Amino acid sequence: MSGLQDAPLVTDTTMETSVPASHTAPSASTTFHVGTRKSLLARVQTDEVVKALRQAWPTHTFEIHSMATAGDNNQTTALYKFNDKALWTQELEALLQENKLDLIVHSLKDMPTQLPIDLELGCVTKREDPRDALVIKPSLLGQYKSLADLPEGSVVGTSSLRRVAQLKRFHKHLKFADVRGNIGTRLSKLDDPNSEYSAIILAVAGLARLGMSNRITTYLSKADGGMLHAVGQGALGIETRKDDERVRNLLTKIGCERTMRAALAERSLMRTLEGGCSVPIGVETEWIKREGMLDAEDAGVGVKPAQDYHKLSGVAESEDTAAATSEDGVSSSLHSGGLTDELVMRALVVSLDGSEVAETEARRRMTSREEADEFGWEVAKQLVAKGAGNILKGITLNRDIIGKQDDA
Ligand SMILES: NCc1[nH]cc(CCC(=O)O)c1CC(=O)O
Repeated sequence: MSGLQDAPLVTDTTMETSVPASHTAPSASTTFHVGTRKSLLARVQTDEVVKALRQAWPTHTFEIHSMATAGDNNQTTALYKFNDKALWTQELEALLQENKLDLIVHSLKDMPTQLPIDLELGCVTKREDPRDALVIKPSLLGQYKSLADLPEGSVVGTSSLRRVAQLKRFHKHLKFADVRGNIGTRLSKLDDPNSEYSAIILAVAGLARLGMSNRITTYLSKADGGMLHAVGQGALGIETRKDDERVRNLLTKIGCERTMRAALAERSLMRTLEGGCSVPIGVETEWIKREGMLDAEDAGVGVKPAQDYHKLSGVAESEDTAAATSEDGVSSSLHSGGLTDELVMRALVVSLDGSEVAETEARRRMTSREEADEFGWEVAKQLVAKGAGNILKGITLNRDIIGKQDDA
């Protein structure tokens, strides 16, 4: 075991306490109570958000409260027995509803697409690289550098239906096995010379936030045989009470509107398709700027050839991300010309054996959050028109037999 989970957190002056039984109502003080899960990644993510909040609001106090959720406490129990993503969020949400917390920091990917009626996705910070990565066992690294390199029958660890289904399409020589636990646990299982795994798949964002990008052997993307990431992957979602104006105001200084709109579109796609069940949906969103198409909203953008599509923020930490969002990640506005930017979404639904796929690509000018929501719904309709409905029906019928769900 690497003991990663027990590693001391190097943070600033975070006050680490257990969740208090009661305290003064947040509306009467300048102390805000921030909730998080207890895993190392969750805490690192929360530190990132709280650091931004402290920078933006130096006179306020932010206290972090971490708790182990039902999901954390049941690492060994098969997930399908719960079959409910709310496992990682509902205890924290209860504290938010009781005013014991004022905001919760989540991996957006782990946030259910349907939230309790009195809560909302208050803000999304600037997205990390949303791709998945291949991590090869250290003892095999000298011989193999990619999935295609791995010999027939090699075992790849991932518990995600989305990942397995997509990888089966193009890598029929591989076997897939469950690997559970937090990122540190999964890596130590891979590294154990006696384990069956030749490689595991992890999200780039989690590894990056833990300072472990050096473990990445290759990045999996559309070019690597069609691997699309999970809805919300790489982004942090901040959950708040709908009626809490003070927190809404706080968050205006740390949110990223581009990430928010992309995330809303992705979540709307998933909400439309999943009907309460977790299914293998892969997605990729990208902001595209069509330069030279000047109109009233485009003031400030230089005239360039109309066919020159200019990537503003992409899958990878692309060339021009800095131009899309201010360096400090504090700006929540779309930059000049941003109002006419288009959001491109590629999405697919795959059958569990990788034999059937419905995929689509769509683009739309995105001038509001409502449009983002609508766009996700439209893309879902396109997928259904291409057969996603039948694939999903098959998966739902098989659910009890499959006995696992897409947790990533
Ligand atoms: N389901 C687990 C999970 N939830 C969030 C992340 C980190 C990546 C992210 O922030 O989207 C991970 C680990 C992984 O998928 O490798």
